Amino acid sequence: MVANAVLHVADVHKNFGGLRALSDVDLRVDEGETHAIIGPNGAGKSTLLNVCVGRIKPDKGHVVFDGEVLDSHTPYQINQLGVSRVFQTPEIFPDLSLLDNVMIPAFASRDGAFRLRPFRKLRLEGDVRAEAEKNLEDVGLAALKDTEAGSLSRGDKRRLELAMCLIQKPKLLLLDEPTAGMSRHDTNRTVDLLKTIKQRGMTKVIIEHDMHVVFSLADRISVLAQGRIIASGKPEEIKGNPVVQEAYLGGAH
Ligand SMILES: Nc1ncnc2c1ncn2[C@@H]1O[C@H](COP(=O)(O)OP(=O)(O)OP(=O)(O)O)[C@@H](O)[C@H]1O
Repeated sequence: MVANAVLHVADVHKNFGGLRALSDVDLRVDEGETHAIIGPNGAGKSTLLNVCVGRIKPDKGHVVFDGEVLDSHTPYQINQLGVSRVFQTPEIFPDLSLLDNVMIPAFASRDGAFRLRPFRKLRLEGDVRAEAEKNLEDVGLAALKDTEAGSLSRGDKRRLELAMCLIQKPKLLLLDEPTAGMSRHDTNRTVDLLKTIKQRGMTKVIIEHDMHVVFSLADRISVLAQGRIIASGKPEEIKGNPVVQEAYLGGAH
């Protein structure tokens, strides 16, 4: 393992029945890096993120986070180690306000688990509330803090989920298509926000179909096709790689 790799996916294989979803996948993500995973539909990108957060256990290979092998860790334990994920379909509490949605993971990080009674007691604590408000402001949702989360647009739900991740101050943030369903205006705002997070030194892995987003944010890009990483490198190397153009862009660009 490379010394400064925050995340090392080491020779991971995953089959679903007869379907090979991941094969020989080896990926290193260095501290502070923004690493984009791109590839056609069904290439295995979400499966790879699910393996990283412990939702799917690989048939072979390992995931190493911050020097710790995650073979037997639960998703909750991996989250407690400092890995947060923004899902393709936002996982929020639809009946609660935006502010409560962001405060819950803050308490979970601080107290080790979410328990309703302490939450009620602690909700009056100004520090967590102020931090939650700051995080909502960062993602552009401060004006809606008392609104029920279920009533938000799809794009706003994704930004809310991002705030729920950021308040945990993760060492590694995994983003599964963070701008899907957003207008160009909201996409640009999210890109700006992710650039700010990058300046704070947070390590990120981002799955994204929008190449404008990928090339705006990524330090390195890995290309998945049919469960294999077919290329990995800096954005300018990936852009000009004929194998990538053939497999991913169908040779069209
Ligand atoms: N739980 C599962 N059971 C069976 N097959 C699955 C499962 N999850 C994913 N697959 C299959 O594994 C392959 C990889 O899927 P995955 O969702 O990881 O691809 P992806 O690159 O994220 O695609 P997309 O860009 O469309 O989201 C696909 O053929 C998919 O149908």
